[in-house]
Amino acid sequence: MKFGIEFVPNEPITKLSYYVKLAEDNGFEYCWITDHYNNRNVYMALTAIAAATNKIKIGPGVTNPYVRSPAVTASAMITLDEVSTGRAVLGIGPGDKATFDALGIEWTKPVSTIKKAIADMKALMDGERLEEGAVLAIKPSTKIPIYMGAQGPKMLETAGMISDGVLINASNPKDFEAAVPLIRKGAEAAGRSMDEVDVAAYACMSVDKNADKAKGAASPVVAFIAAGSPPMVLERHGIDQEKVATISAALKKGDFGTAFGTVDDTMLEAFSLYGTPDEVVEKIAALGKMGVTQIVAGSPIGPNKDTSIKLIGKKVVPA
Ligand SMILES: C[C@H](OP(=O)(O)OC[C@@H](O)[C@@H](O)[C@@H](O)Cn1c2nc(=O)[nH]c(=O)c-2cc2ccc(O)cc21)C(=O)N[C@@H](CCC(=O)N[C@@H](CCC(=O)O)C(=O)O)C(=O)O
Repeated sequence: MKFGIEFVPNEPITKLSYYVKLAEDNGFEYCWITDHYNNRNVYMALTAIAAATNKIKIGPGVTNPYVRSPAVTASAMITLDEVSTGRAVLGIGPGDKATFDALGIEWTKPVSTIKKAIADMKALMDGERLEEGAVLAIKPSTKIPIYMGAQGPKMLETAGMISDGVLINASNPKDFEAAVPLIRKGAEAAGRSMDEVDVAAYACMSVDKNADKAKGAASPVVAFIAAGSPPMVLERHGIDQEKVATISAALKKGDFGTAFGTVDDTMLEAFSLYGTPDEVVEKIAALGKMGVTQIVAGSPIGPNKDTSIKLIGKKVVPA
């Protein structure tokens, strides 16, 4: 099992670089930086992180083909490959409607758009010229792996067909029971084997020696995940939809006490990997049985990031 870690660039980049270096020193192999227009710029964050580290693979987790053209993303990735001496990895997904509405960007045909974007980036990084005329003056030192952020069935199948890995926002074996066959279907349709696709559980993780403290830190993130999950996912996990409606309403009003207080154990099991190191090791083993090959420790990581990164490095990664 590979281990990655996710950071949202909503803290000073110096702090982010410190955390990524700490993760590198504790055995994490991948660092994924989220890409939302309202946070710090993902590529500037990654450049600083490249300077602060020397082994961990780094990249956007995930960007999208709407806010930057594939040629601009390819150029940024080749530059990241150079400044990180060959450690760049690309995570790209369809983005979300709310973001594009706020930016006044038309969000059309996400599956076709992602397919074309990835094909164009592969061609550009191979030094080819696109139909539209775009061609790059630079090339990467190595083949840059392209992962897709995906949840929906068509997106998962597409990821199986064309990507080196899939970053799935999920923490529970039931989600992978549904997702892995779709990825496999896409891989087989493209004449590929599943071994060529790194299946990553991009999970809300919260690890602490004290299980209750780990649970307390996970609840706020789980509240947002529950509120944003489609009914099909809530049913899959047997989650009380009345409670989710209460959470959504409370979040809208900014009543975080009610929202976080309404999160129950079913939601926590469904949408997070939380608990003591031993408990989390068991949950990761269950994900491995479902075909997961990378665990990405996503927010909050634990009640105290420093302590939890070290604890995961000592007790979870080597297990
Ligand atoms: C578009 C959407 O795909 P999805 O995979 O479910 O999208 C949900 C998320 O993956 C997507 O919003 C990501 O960008 C969210 N996301 C992030 N989004 C961000 O903006 N920033 C991030 O940093 C970020 C990180 C991230 C990490 C992991 C992860 O899994 C997702 C992440 C969907 O609805 N897909 C459906 C429908 C597809 C569809 O729209 N089909 C159309 C058109 C078909 C065509 O395009 O040809 C149709 O049927 O008409 C499906 O896959 O079946």
